[in-house]
Amino acid sequence: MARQPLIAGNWKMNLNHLEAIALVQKVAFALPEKYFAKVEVAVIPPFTDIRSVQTLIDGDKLLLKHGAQDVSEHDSGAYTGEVSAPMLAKLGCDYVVVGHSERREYHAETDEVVNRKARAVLKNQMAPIVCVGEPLEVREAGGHVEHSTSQLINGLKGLKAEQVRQVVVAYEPVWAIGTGKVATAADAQEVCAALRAALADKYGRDIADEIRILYGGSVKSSNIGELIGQTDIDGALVGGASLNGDEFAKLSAMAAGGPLP
Ligand SMILES: O=C[C@H](O)COP(=O)(O)O
Repeated sequence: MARQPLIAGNWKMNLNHLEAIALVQKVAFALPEKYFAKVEVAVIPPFTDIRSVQTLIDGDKLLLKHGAQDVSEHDSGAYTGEVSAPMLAKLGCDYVVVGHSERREYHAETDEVVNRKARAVLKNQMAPIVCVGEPLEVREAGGHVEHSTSQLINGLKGLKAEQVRQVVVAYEPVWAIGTGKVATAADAQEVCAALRAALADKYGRDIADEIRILYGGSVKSSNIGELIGQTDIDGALVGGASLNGDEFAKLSAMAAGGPLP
C-alpha cells in the first residue's frame, strides 16, 4: 500500500493566534486543493493558537490538518500548566508531536515519558508523531542508527500492533535542526530505512510498510524533492520553513510531486 506523504509544519513557540490565522489563510490560498489528493499537510501551532486554527479550518472547510506540539501524559487533575490529550482531541487535533528533541533536551523528557505521552495520544484517537534522532557527538561516533532505533522502540513500548499502525515517526538528527545543515538524502535514508527495519522486526513487515517516517532538520522547498525521493522517507517535519506561508505551500506542492503553477 502506498504511503501518502505528510508535511507537518511545527511552528514551535512562534506566532500568536492572530498571526496564526494569517499564516493558515496564506497557506490555504497558496496551495490549490488538487495538491491535497497527493499530500497531507498539517500545521502544528502552539497551544494558544489551536482553537483559532481549528475554527478557521472547520469554518472554511480547508483541507489542512492540525495538531499540537506536546501533551501531558495525564488525562486530567492537578498538573498545573499541562494540556491533556482529551483537551486536544476536543479541539479536533489530528496529530500530536511527542519526544521532540527540544522537549527531550530542555525538559528532560526520557523515552519512558515519550512512551506515556504516545499512549495518551493514541487513547484519545489522535496520531502521535514520535520524534527520534541523534545529537552530533553520537553521529560522529557512528552510533546514529542504534541511538535512533532504540529511542523509537522504547517510545512505542507496550503498544498493540493496531496502535502502532497509527503512529507517525519523525527522524530528526539534532545537529540538523534549525542549523541550515540538512542531512544528505542518503544519510536520512540510511536511518529511516533502519527505523523501518526495526519496526518490521518488532511488529511485522505489513505494519512497518504502512507507517510513515518523516525526516526533519532544515527542510525547505529546495531540498524536499530529493529527501522525499528516498524509499523510506514519507514526508517532513518542518520547523523554520513552515513559518512562511508561500514557502510552506511550495514545499508541500513539491512533496505532492510538482511545483506550484
Ligand atoms: O520540528 C521540526 C524540526 O525541529 C526541524 O526544524 P527546522 O526545520 O527549523 O530545522
